[in-house]
Amino acid sequence: MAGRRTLYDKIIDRHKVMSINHVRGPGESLLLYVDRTVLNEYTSPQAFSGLREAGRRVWRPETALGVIDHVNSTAPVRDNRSADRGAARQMAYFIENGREFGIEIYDVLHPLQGIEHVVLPDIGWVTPGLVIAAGDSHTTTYGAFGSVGFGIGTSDIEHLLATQCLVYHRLKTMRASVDGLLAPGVTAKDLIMALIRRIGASGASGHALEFTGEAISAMGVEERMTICNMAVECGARVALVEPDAKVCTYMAGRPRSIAPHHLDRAAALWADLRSDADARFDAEVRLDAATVAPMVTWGTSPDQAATIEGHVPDPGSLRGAEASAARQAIDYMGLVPGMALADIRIDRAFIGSCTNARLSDLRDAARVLKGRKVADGVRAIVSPGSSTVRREAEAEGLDRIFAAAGFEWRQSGCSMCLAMNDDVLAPGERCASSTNRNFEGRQGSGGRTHLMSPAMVAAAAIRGRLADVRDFGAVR
Ligand SMILES: CC(C)[C@H](C(=O)O)[C@@H](O)C(=O)O
Ligand code: SF4
Repeated sequence: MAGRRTLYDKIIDRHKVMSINHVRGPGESLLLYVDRTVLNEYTSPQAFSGLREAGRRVWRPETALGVIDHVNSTAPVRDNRSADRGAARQMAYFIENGREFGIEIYDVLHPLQGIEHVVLPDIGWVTPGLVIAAGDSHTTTYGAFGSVGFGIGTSDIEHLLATQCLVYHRLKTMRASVDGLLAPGVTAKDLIMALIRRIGASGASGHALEFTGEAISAMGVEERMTICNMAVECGARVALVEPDAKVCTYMAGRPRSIAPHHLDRAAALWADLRSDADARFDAEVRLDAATVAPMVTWGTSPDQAATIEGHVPDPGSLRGAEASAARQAIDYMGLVPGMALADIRIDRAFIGSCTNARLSDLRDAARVLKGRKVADGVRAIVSPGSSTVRREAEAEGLDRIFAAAGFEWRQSGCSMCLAMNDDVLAPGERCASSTNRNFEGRQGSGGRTHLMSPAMVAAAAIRGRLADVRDFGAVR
């Protein structure tokens, strides 16, 4: 196998303690060593209860980090106690568990708090070639650094904390090759949305999905994070991009990053972190970046999407399961078959989430908003992905641009990405959203979500309906 391995297989091989079923390749069960564990207040409580009941301790507490993100309020003034009672209990239990088991927890008052997948790169704790597991599906984000990240369930979290290892099933591999470059006004979000539409919401199920090609190499690390983050929405369990010099530059100088005097040795270890030229993937897909246009979803699954120049489909022109899914989605979304997407009026605009709330995302949106105003009747909020991002954005005046345009500048957390805190849509409200999931009720019971890039959310907020950011003359 040497000389023909994919990046995914190389990282798994480096972390394999032993084979369990002695099969080679996909289908192999193995004991996997995990370098880092990320915990949140929502999916970790039972894991800690289990450890406590069994009288076990955490094997290497310094390799785990806990971050409060899902249930906390993002109200502009931070207060641990202001959340509703259930949320306050979850947060308090999490902090108590961290104290008892020796794991550092970033609570809402911590200066580095934020959405876990924004925080880890912020603090420089993600380096190439790692295996990172967390109780959250969007752990794939770390693929942007050439690390294998994946989500695990609560009982696996318990096992992992106690042993530092997991029973793991090797995935099949898939490669998405993106030729050429994205056009101005078209972002990484549009690219991943176009891929999801093309291969479907389960198109990469059971696969580790590696992104490669000119468009990916040309991207910054934050754009690659957007792509790897949202790869989950086409079923990928792991996403990867080969690490390059941009990754090293991105990590440099961050609080938990590798010390400068160790970087040379580390870089030597990373030199082999690429798929071999003759590596075989179980599946391949090719995309031409130049043909991608700004995307929006019209339905209740991330693959029910079209370019902004498009229309809500007519289910009559579709077949079988696709037709009935479209009919149901159009009904829930309160749309009319055949209507232009640019005619869809919105009530709310949301910029946030681990997909699109990093500094570069806020800059993209601010470029569109500068000197403009949110349309009458639209309530717009922005929740920076972390407190670090929030401070950095404030240092360059982005908060003032958002506020002058009429956006509420909030604190960080998962916020309106999912309805687990006080940022929710009212029934029937329609939202232009920079998030990653548009399932029924995702942003609040009866709420209607249209996914798009942060710049497209800004454009929609100004227009009061879905809009093409390229008409705003402020695109990169
Ligand atoms: C709450 C958590 C389990 C969930 C996930 O795993 O992704 C959430 O973060 C989401 O985005 O739906
Ligand atoms: S921001 Fe959204 S997608 Fe990301 S972890 Fe939070 S709820 Fe999940």
